[in-house]
Amino acid sequence: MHPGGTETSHHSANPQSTQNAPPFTLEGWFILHDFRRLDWRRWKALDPARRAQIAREAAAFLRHVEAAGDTGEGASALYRVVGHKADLLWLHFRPALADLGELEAALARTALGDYLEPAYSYVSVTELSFYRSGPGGPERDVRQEPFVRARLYPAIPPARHACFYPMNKKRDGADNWYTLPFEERGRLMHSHGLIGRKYAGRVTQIISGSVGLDDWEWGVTLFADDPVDFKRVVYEMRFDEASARYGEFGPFYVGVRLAPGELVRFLSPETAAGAAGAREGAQAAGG
Ligand code: VOV
Repeated sequence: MHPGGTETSHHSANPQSTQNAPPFTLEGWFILHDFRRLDWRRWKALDPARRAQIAREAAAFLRHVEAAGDTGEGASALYRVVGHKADLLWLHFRPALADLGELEAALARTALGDYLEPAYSYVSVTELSFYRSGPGGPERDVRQEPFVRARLYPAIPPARHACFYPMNKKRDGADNWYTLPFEERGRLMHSHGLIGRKYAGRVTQIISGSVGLDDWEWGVTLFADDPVDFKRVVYEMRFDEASARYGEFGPFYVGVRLAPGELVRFLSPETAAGAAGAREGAQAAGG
């Protein structure tokens, strides 16, 4: 539950009666995707005792930011990004934009912060759009309904993997989402939702709006235990008109959740030496 519902309620005007108008939307927590690269060379040059101390402090910082989930004042999680786009993704949901700026600075103030370079960031706000409710529909206190609260003030799913990408709806000649009649956009989003629902229980999505906040129009954050489910859902949606005709996509990031203890192991060069040693041993044993 989010106790401070009203003071952190953002919500848009409802010009739904005219044809080319945005849908009624509700907004909730602000989101920061904070991608960092670790300067491994400088990190490994540190004295091992100092490095271990910094790693422990970083794990305590992670525990501290994750605790927001216990008080209902947001949610945070850390992922190890696979591929060269970044090393770490710090994912934060908070009631105010300023809270996210503070978390960014708090990471910079940790000792680990001296070894983290910015790789990418994305600022957005959780968003729920209403294409199917008639005028006045959403004005009943829909914000209190559990499914709405779960979308606007989401917990971070415990899934092992996360996938993030920003996207736009196209404005290109005949393929212009923003000149489509309201009803047509509603029809397309309904079809989109039907595909998404097939992945219930396997893929959780958090859709956040970023028009006016960042370089793309939406952020898409997906959570799944099986990373192949990211490929399945995104691929299936590519054939659906809302994506096939109107979707434009930014870079994709995929990562594996890191609990505080796993962060300490990730930061330990001894872990890498141990893993390499074990592999060599296994190869030698297996011929
Ligand atoms: C994985 C499951 C899944 C499910 C169940 C789902 C359902 C729904 C519903 C019911 C609705 C409409 C109401 C709302 O909730 O806002 C949406 C809305 C939205 N979606 Fe979605 N989506 C999913 C998943 C899902 C994915 C994988 C993507 C990326 C598209 C792709 O091709 O890569 C996406 C995008 C969006 C966007 C950009 C919006 C906002 C569009 C707008 O114009 O407002 N979405 N979505």
